[in-house]
Amino acid sequence: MMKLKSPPVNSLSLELLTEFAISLEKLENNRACRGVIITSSVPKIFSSGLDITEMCGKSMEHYTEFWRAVQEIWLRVYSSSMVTVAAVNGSSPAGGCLIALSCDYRIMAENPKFSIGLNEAQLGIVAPFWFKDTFVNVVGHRIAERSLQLGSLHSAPEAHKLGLVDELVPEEKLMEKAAAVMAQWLALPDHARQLTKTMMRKPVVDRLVAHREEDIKNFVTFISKESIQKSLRMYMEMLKKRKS
Ligand SMILES: CC/C=C\CC/C=C/CC(=O)SCCNC(=O)CCNC(=O)[C@H](O)C(C)(C)COP(=O)(O)OP(=O)(O)OC[C@H]1O[C@@H](n2cnc3c(N)ncnc32)[C@H](O)[C@@H]1OP(=O)(O)O
Repeated sequence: MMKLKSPPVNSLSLELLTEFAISLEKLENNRACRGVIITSSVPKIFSSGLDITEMCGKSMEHYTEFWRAVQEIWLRVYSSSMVTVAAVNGSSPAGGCLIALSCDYRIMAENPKFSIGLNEAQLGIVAPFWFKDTFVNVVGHRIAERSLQLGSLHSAPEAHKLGLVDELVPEEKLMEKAAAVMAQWLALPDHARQLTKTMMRKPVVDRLVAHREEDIKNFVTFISKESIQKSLRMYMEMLKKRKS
């Protein structure tokens, strides 16, 4: 089991992304480890997505390093040879949703206050093509298109209805259910499951691998624009105001 633990909201900072990638690599290289449940140890939050402060007022070099780390975590989770189950025990916007979408199976706590989705458009930013591809592969083109354009955050019941999460369970049963799902998936021979997973996901993975540097350049140019920086600052201010 891998528990994200970076209070207050598990925002995916460069540091957390780096630690996450190292932990995944260790598990991946451990032949005895055939599956991983990804969850959070922060109450009510799975992950608040990418750390917005990493994308605000920093240097081009920093944006480059940060985006490479974001790509890396997606590549590692999406193409993991292990069975990956997301036990979504709290809200999971944007990058948090991407982590869950990249797993093989998603179980979410049945709490209508928890939300999940790719809400980038609400921040005035655009989800990159590989976020979009991952989303389309889970919910289909029409639902992904509407949800992405509107930057929708879906409540847990709505997310289940759309197929964004596979199952809803009462909060106290989440880990038990995740373990049961893991056992079900691990009952199959690894090689057949792994080759099937690769067959299904390879085109999307290859697309980023082939355009990785271009994608970084695109991100750095986009995020460095004063208009985008302004949108992000306003969004952070809105988060702080909402609190007070
Ligand atoms: C070409 C491609 C270009 C661009 C692509 C870039 C892709 C980006 C994908 C992303 O992931 S962007 C991040 C999107 N994330 C969000 O929109 C989530 C924002 N946060 C929230 O909605 C809420 O914080 C929450 C529902 C996760 C939790 O709510 P609550 O428990 O009420 O906590 P607070 O709102 O009070 O937050 C506590 C604290 O944490 C700060 N914070 C929250 N989220 C982030 C974040 N993603 N990055 C950095 N910091 C975050 C928040 O401002 C509070 O800070 P204080 O200093 O006021 O304590």
